[in-house]
Amino acid sequence: MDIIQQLGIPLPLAGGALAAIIAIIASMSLFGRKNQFPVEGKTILITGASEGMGRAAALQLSAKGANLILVSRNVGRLEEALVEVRAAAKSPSAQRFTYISADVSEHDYAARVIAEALAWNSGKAPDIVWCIAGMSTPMLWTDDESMAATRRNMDVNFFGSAEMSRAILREWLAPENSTSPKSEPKHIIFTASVLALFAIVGYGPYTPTKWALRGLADTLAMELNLYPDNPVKVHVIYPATITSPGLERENVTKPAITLELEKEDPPESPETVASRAIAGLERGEYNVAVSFLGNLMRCGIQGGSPRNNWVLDTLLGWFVPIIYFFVLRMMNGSVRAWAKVNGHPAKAKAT
Ligand SMILES: NC(=O)C1=CN([C@@H]2O[C@H](COP(=O)(O)OP(=O)(O)OC[C@H]3O[C@@H](n4cnc5c(N)ncnc54)[C@H](OP(=O)(O)O)[C@@H]3O)[C@@H](O)[C@H]2O)C=CC1
Ligand SMILES: CCCCCCCCCCCCCCCC(=O)[C@@H](N)CO
Repeated sequence: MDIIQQLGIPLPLAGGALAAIIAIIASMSLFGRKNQFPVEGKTILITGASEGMGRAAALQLSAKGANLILVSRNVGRLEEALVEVRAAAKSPSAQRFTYISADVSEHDYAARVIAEALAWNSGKAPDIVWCIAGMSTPMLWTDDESMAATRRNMDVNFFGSAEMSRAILREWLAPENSTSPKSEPKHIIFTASVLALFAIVGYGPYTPTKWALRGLADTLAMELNLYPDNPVKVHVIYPATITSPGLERENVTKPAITLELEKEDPPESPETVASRAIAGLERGEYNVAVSFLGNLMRCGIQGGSPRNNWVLDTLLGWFVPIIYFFVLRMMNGSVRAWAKVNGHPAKAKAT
């Protein structure tokens, strides 16, 4: 205690950090028992499967024995991904792979994709659907392009996943597809971002699209209780910065101050993010964070979301506000300091 005080670390912060570390270590071992996300022999449809995190997830699920349906727009890239996914297969003779080209921002695209998936799979629906397709065009909210960018981000990130979840749930939840409460659940997985847990300057067109996904997922998590004979589990993944082709694209429009604040959180490879996401799904988590900071952010904003672990999430959730006292002072301080050095953003941009 004395040492901590001598170092000048506030006592609640030290206590919070300690509790956080214990909670995360404990949650790793507590949930490590039964695989809640078995994929061998299952058919998984992934949107955004040709690049970045989606491609990495497809490769890893292929190595675990899943059949895969890859969805994105560019056929050339889909074909390349399909070759890699096939090469990664656990049992090449038993597993089946295909792709469907679709633009997830198009109205009603998902009904067509699910119909094609069923036709390929002898009338059987995919067992797991993972919506990963997404985009981001960060910029300041008063920039000329920001409203058009917001609509585009909403169409791809929110409606792209919303339409897919609705199309597959209409299939899974149909009365003729009832099984029994004890049968293995289907899984619908959304991909948000840590920005849906903690928003920062410069992501106005993007962050709301990921918060919207979280709102939809929480709604569905409760609504699915209406169908005990059609068990389906909902999950949301919250990656932080991923070193993907998408990151290179978004950095073209990213404000300098946004880049600066993001440095607080180290980038991860698509492979790391995919494997941590899959590990979280295997532990049976609802909100899946893929880093230590992500887990703190997750516990800091639980609201009415289903809990991964009531005790640990609650304990951790009590300490995060104390951490935010310091983090928010630091972050807002950095933004004000940037304004002081660079002047009005419009003028800073012109020079
Ligand atoms: N990169 C990051 O730092 C972070 C990303 N995320 C989220 O994680 C997910 C994966 O990101 P990341 O690995 O960077 O992805 P990439 O941007 O690298 O790849 C995106 C994938 O989605 C496909 N896609 C994009 N737009 C559409 C569309 N309109 N219709 C169909 N498919 C589309 C792309 O293929 P094609 O172009 O051929 O259609 C590609 O396969 C996204 O939802 C993203 O928002 C979350 C946190 C951080
Ligand atoms: C208790 C919690 C402490 C919080 C510390 C905050 C550190 C700042 C993290 C900002 C990370 C932003 C990642 C953006 C990822 C993304 O979604 C985009 N790249 C996609 O466009």
